[in-house]
Amino acid sequence: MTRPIILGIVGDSAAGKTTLTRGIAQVLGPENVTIICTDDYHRYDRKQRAEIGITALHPDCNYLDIMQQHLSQLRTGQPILKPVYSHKTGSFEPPIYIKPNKFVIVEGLLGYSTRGARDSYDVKVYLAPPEPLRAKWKVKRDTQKRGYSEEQVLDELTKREPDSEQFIRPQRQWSDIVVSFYPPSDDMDESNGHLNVRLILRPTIPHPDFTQIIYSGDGANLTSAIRLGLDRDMGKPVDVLEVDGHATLEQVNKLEHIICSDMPYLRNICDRESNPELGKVAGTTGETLQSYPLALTQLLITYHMLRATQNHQLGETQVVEQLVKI
Ligand SMILES: Nc1ncnc2c1ncn2[C@@H]1O[C@H](COP(=O)(O)OP(=O)(O)O)[C@@H](O)[C@H]1O
Ligand SMILES: O=C(COP(=O)(O)O)[C@H](O)[C@H](O)COP(=O)(O)O
Repeated sequence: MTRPIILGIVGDSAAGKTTLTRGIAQVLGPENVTIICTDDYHRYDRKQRAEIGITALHPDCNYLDIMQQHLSQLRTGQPILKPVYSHKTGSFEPPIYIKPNKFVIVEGLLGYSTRGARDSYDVKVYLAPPEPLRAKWKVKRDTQKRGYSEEQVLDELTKREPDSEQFIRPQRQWSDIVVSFYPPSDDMDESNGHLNVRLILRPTIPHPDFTQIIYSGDGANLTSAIRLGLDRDMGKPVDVLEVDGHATLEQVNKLEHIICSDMPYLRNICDRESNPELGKVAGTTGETLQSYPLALTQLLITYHMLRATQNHQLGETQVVEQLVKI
C-alpha cells in the first residue's frame, strides 16, 4: 500500500506558511492534497491564553503529543479526528474527520519541535522572512482578517518575542530547505511582487544539480540575478540559491529547466505557455501574488515531494522483489 508523502512548512506567525502551502497545493492539484494547520492543536482558546498569560508559540500551549500521534497516523494512511481552532472567533469548533490524500501538507508554528513529529515528514521547509517584513505581513493580515488593531498586533509581537526566540526559530535547524523572501536593499515599501528569495539547501535531501548555472549566463555569478554559493547555517555547511525578483524570464527558465527536466509530472507545469498561472497564489489577505522567486520556490518543493513519491515507490518495489526471491 502506498502511503501519503508529507511536507512540513514551519515558521513564525505570518511568515507566509499558508500562502506557500496554497501555492504548492495548486501545483500538485488541490484534489491530491490534504492540508493540516497545527494551530488546531492549541490547548487553550484566545480568552484562556489571555487569562493565563501564555502565548500560542509556547509548547505548553499546544497538544504536541496529539499532533505527533496524528502525524504518525497520517503517514501510514490512517484517518484522524482533527480538532479545529477558528482564527475568526478565537475558539474551538467540532472536530473533523480527515482521510489523507496522496500528499499531506502540515503547516504551523511547532511542527518540528519534537523528534517524533520530525520523523514523520518526507520534506521539511522552514520559512524565515526578515523580521521587519514578517511584522508588516502580520499587521496587515491580523488587522484585516483576525479582528486585531495595529497596536494590539505590535504589542503581541513584543510579548511573543521571547517564545519566538526560544521555541520557534531554533526549529530552522531541522529543515531541509529554509525559504526567505526578502525585499531588495532593505526597501520595505518595495511592492511584494518584487521580493527576492534566498533558499538555503541543506544536504539532508538530494537537491537538483544547480552548479551548471554558475558556468552559464553572464558569467558573473555574484552580480547576476540568480546566485549560487556555499555558506553555513546554524553551524552546518549549506548551499544557498538566491533569485532576485527582477530576474529575467530567460534566466529563470534555465533554473526551471534544471528542476523540471528529470521529473516528468513537473515538465507540463514548467511550461509557461500552457501554464501562465505558475508562481501565482492568492495571499491570505486576498491579494494575488505572482513572481519568479515564488514560482521557483514552489517548483523546488514540489520536485522534492515527487522525488519522495518515487523513492517510496522504488523502496516498495525492492521490498516486493526481495519477498518474491525468498
Ligand atoms: N511570498 C509572499 N510574498 C508576498 N507576500 C506574502 C508572501 N507570503 C505571505 N505574504 C503576506 O503575508 C501575510 C501572512 O501570510 P500567511 O501565509 O497568512 O502567514 P502564516 O500562515 O505563516 O501565518 C499574507 O496575507 C500576505 O499578505
Ligand atoms: O500565531 C498564531 C498562529 O497562526 P499563524 O501562523 O497563521 O499566524 C496565531 O496567533 C495563533 O494561532 C492564535 O490565533 P489567534 O491570534 O487568531 O487567536
